[in-house]
Order: sequence, then structure tokens, then C-alpha cells
Amino acid sequence: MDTLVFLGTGDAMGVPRVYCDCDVCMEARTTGTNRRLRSLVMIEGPEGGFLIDCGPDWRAQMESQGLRFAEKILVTHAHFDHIGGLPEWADACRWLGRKGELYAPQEVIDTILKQFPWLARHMNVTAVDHGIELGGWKIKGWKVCHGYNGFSYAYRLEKNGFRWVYCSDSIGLNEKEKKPLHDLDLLVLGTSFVHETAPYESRSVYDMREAAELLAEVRPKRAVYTHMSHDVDLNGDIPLPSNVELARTGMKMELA
Ligand SMILES: Nc1ccn([C@@H]2O[C@@H]3COP(=O)(O)O[C@H]3[C@H]2O)c(=O)n1
Repeated sequence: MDTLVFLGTGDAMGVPRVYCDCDVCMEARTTGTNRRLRSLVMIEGPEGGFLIDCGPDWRAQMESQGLRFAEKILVTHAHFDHIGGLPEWADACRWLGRKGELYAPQEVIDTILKQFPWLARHMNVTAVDHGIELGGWKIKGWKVCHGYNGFSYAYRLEKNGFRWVYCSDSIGLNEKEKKPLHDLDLLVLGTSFVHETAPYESRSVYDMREAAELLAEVRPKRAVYTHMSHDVDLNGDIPLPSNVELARTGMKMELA
């Protein structure tokens, strides 16, 4: 049985935001229910495991699990909050004398290697534009609208009849982009705010109001919201569809 572990459930700034004294950030600094590292998940199972994304909190996330090595990492897009940990992973590969396996769409690889050209010395880099199999999961990625911030990729994973999607950074998906979200057992969707009031053209991730509309359309059996900013208070009373839960740091779910 495979397990999905939420090692990071925060937006680009994480929670608490360094500059912020709001109630959620202050709670995150004290009791810490809302403490959120940058979004990253681990899939583990009998056929092997892998991470999705490698943001700047990667080191702390590895330590939190007592993990000493990450062999395989699949990346959604080349924004700092999703790739900031790659140089540390590369250093770990170098010191261990083990090559990591980095997977991403070719255009994402191109950007990563422009930013961190030395990475290719320490890892094998594989383009996943035509799909990939990791840990026994058949994985297909597709490009999704990330609003003001450009584009990201979402991944659909299938194994033993279980179908799920990881889509951390998207907004306003068109019909073609929504198609792979149908017939899912689980949708992991990024929702940065409960209700984001900034002008639409300045935004890059669904809020929970819009996400509820998306779920009503694509009807996954279950959904988990992640990539949440300090707008989201896990101790609060957030109106959610009955099949939705909010990801918590360290939360584990069986993928079956
Ligand atoms: N070309 C870009 C654009 C943005 N970024 C980072 O990704 C984050 C997305 O959310 P944000 O709050 O707009 O902050 C962005 C940058 O940190 C980035 O790393 N590269």
C-alpha cells in the first residue's frame, strides 16, 4: 500500500511569513498548528518512493522524517518555492557519491539548469513530457495555468486502479486543462487563500471558493487542499465541501 505524506503545505512564503504579525502567523510561531513549510509531498510504497517538488524547506522536511537521502524527485515548475532545495539535494548527492534522479518536463528542466547549471553533475535529469513510471505509478503531467506567475505542471498518477492528481499551483483552468481532473479518487489542489480579494489578474492560485466550484464540476471522490497561505487558519471554521480536507504538515494518506 502506498502512502502520501504532506511534508509541506504552504504557499511561496510559508507560514509564518517573516514580516507578518497576523493571528495565523503568530499562532504558527507559538502552538504551531498553522506552521507550514513550502509545498512538497512524498509518495512511499513497496515499489519505491519519490518526492514531488524540492523547495527551500527540503532540508528541514528530510530531517523531519529522519530521511538521509532522496533518490527521485519530480518537479512541477521552476519557481523558487518548488526548486529552492535542489542545490542542497545536489550537494548531498555529491557528498554521498550517489546520483539523484530529477524528473520534470523539458521546459522546466531548461529553466532549472539555467539557474543551477552545476546540478547536472550530481544527478541524472530526465524529461517526463511523454509520461514516466515512478514507484509503480504511471504518471502523466500536463501544463496548467498559474495565472500571474505563468505556468506550472499538474501530475495525474495511476496504480492498481487508484487515480489521483497533484495540482499545487493553478488557477482558472480551461476545459482542456480540467480534463485530466475527471474520474479521480483523490485531487490534491493548491488553494492559497480562503477568499483572495486581490485583483484576478494579479493572482496565481485558486482560492477555496473557486476550488469548490471546480470540485463541483470535476467531482473527485475526495480532495485535499494544500499550498495554503497565512489566510488559512486550520483552527478556524472554514466552509468546505463535505469531501474536502485541509492538508496538515506531516499528514499521511493511504493511496488506495
Ligand atoms: N519567474 C518566477 C516567478 C516567481 N517565482 C517565485 O514563485 C513564487 C510564486 O508565488 P509568489 O508569492 O508570487 O512568489 C513567487 C516567487 O517567490 C520564481 O521563483 N520565479
